[in-house]
Amino acid sequence: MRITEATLTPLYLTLTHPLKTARGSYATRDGFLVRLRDEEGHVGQGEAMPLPEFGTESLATTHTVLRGWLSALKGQTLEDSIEGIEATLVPSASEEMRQRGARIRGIDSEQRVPAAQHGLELALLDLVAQRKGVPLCWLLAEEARQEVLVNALLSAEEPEDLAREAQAAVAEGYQTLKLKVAGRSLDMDEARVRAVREAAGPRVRLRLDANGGWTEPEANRALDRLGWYDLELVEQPTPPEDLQALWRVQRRAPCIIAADETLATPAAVRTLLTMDLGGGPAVGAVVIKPMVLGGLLPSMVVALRAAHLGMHAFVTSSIDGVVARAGAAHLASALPSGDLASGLAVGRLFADEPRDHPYQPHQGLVRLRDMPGLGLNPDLIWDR
Ligand SMILES: O=C(O)CCC(=O)c1ccccc1C(=O)O
Ligand SMILES: [Mg+2]
Repeated sequence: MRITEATLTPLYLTLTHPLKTARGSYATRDGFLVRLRDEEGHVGQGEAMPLPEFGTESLATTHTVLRGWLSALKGQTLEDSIEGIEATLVPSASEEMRQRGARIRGIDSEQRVPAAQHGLELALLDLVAQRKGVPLCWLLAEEARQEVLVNALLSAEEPEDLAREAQAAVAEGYQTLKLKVAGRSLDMDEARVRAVREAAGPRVRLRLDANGGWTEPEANRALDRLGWYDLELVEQPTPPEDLQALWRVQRRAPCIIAADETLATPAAVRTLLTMDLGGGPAVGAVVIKPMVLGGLLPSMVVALRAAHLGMHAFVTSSIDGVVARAGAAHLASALPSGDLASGLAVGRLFADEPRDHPYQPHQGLVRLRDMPGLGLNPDLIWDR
């Protein structure tokens, strides 16, 4: 395919209420939309929404890098395939491989720019899938699921408000609820978790996310007490850098421990996926954030490797816009297992979400339609 046009548009999202985590709070999100047109008139869309505290480059770097890549890409031709996309994005020493892609970066470029990579990769995947007339997930796996289980993210602070939120989510059909913990007293968190469990009933899955906010002893104490409320899993109980602590916490935990912030550096991902301290994988699950891992293709590699080691993997957004969440939904549908819900039901947190789009969750599910590529109309984002 030949890229005839490549544009970069700023994307600025506002949350209706700041989302508080143990590591800070999110009130707005800043990034870019990538749009590519091919010689047949298809338009592929991607999104770059950096999250530097999770190891991505800064917004300014995303901007500079994507501007450079897109201006280089315009007018170039690349193979209509995953290999063509990889050859474009992953600088390879092999001349044969480079021939299949477009030339946008030197093989000596050392800079890690996962959000920029995500943005361009997604637009290219959308284009290739449209050209082949298949949903994007079909490029990732032959047996992609049509439905993706998603969790509701509860955002209230006070137990009574959380109980109301939980009840509403269950009434909407969500079977998995997620709650941010840590950064406050354990008594407070216990009251919050108890309120959610009582409001949701015994059958709903309940997951917690500490965002690295507990020390190892605090995490152990918290899990001892909160485990009483029957937890599905806990994301990142301890600080991201200490893999051994995560491993030790998992050993005595009453539920799955999921590594999330720990996946911020390639070195930690490698260690996590090769660490052998005896007795199975280091942790029960890994959280796959495509924006942090540099796109859907590198995410797929991590998820497959995790599955091979007996770890669960589930996808979450990084509080991204609808284009990135659409890509993440296609990734989630292509993972080896769809048992654990994906964190993709965050659209309702935004003040400026497009009203009507195909990735709206219904009854705790995002259903992928049989449309070429992402199936997102390029006007959607502006048409509100
Ligand atoms: O999982 C979800 O439902 C939403 C994703 C989420 O919680 C999140 C959003 C932005 C930054 C970090 C995180 C996280 O999972 O830790
Ligand atoms: Mg998390």
